[in-house]
Amino acid sequence: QKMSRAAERLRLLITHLDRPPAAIAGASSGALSSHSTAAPYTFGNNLLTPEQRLFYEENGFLLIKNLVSEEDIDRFRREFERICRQEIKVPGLVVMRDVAIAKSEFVPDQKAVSKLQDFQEDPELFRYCSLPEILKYVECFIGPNIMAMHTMLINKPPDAGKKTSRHPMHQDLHYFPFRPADRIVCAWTAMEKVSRQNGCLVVLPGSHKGTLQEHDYPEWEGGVNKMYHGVRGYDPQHPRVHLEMEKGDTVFFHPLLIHGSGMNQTQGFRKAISCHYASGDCYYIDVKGTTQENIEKEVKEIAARKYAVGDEITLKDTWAVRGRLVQGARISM
Ligand SMILES: CCCCCCCCCCCCCCCCC(=O)SCCNC(=O)CCNC(=O)[C@H](O)C(C)(C)COP(=O)(O)OP(=O)(O)OC[C@H]1O[C@@H](n2cnc3c(N)ncnc32)[C@H](O)[C@@H]1OP(=O)(O)O
Ligand SMILES: Nc1ncnc2c1ncn2[C@@H]1O[C@H](COP(=O)(O)OP(=O)(O)OP(=O)(O)O)[C@@H](O)[C@H]1O
Ligand SMILES: O=C(O)CCC(=O)C(=O)O
Ligand SMILES: [Fe+2]
Ligand SMILES: [Mg+2]
Repeated sequence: QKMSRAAERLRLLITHLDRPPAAIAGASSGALSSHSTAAPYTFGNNLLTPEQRLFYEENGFLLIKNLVSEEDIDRFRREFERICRQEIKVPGLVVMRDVAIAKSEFVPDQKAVSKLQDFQEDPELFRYCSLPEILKYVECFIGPNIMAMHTMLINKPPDAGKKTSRHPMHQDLHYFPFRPADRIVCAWTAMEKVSRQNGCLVVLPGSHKGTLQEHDYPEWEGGVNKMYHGVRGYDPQHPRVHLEMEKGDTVFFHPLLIHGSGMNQTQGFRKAISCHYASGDCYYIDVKGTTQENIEKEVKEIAARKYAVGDEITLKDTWAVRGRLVQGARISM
């Protein structure tokens, strides 16, 4: 087959990548082998330009401007508002309020929902996870078998004065008992303009090439939200990139990329919608004896309290029930 000009340029670009192939041992899919060893984080399927592909390989994220329509975002926002007004009840949905508000006696019933998690049973919000314009990019990172594993609508509140609206620097893989990491990607779409002022995402470019680090609660004076673990020994001097985005812009990022978000210094609630996707060919791991034991313990405690289930529930079970196939085949997830 004749190599296109773009492919030829990519071949030249990736000659400069010296990284060994990603650890994909144990994975069962033939799809995985279509990755080139020099570009282990992406698939060459002619959607990404060589520059975009190289950018993700080197930095662990890729920002696509204006990907989701205003109309869709306005629909997601209206559905979010219906949920806040408790007009509908969604099975499995976790509604989180900021710790500064949850623990306050003075603002008891404010509709300050800081995050919705697990909206897979809400057809309107879940539409986000099946949008063709999102999936075609997801496929470039994890291949054609696509599971939506984790869904969130983040409504970062105006900071109540204790800096609790911050999200500490972390790697999302800390929460996931499935592998390989390179077959997982997050899509995060700004539902309005996000800036440094209202607490945009902050990323450490290239950190996806490292390994999963130990996570713990950061020692923050004003308190920290439940399950907001941060990388232990985070170095605030490390070069960071602030991802300022417009409504509809979408960033795709690797689950080992170290990222967080700053505090919201405006009076508005900063909104974003996101989904973590994993390949249907991924497999579950037992996190016993790993750095992920601490998060497994917390998730089990919450599951026990919410659903009155016992210790026989594993971290794997809590994910297997949440995952939904959105494209291709569910092989081992
Ligand atoms: C099928 C089983 C599913 C099990 C679901 C478990 C959730 C799994 C989460 C997986 C996370 C994956 C994430 C990957 C990406 C990275 C991240 O997003 S990291 C951040 C993740 N954080 C969370 O997911 C937080 C999840 N939040 C919750 O589970 C709940 O909001 C809650 C904190 C457990 C509180 O819910 P609820 O029990 O309904 O609330 P209350 O009854 O009002 O309060 C009980 C108790 O908790 C205190 N509290 C409330 N909110 C917070 C908070 N934000 N931070 C700290 N503490 C909080 C509240 O004050 C009460 O305490 P008290 O001492 O008993 O008074
Ligand atoms: N000790 C820490 N451990 C882990 N993460 C931290 C720590 N301190 C700050 N962060 C994280 O770093 C990121 C940037 O936060 P921060 O609000 O300090 O700065 P900023 O908003 O980027 O910059 P500025 O406030 O100067 O505009 C956030 O994700 C924040 O949660
Ligand atoms: O602040 C945000 O919107 C992103 C938070 C985040 O990284 C996460 O929930 O995993
Ligand atoms: Fe995250
Ligand atoms: Mg800040």
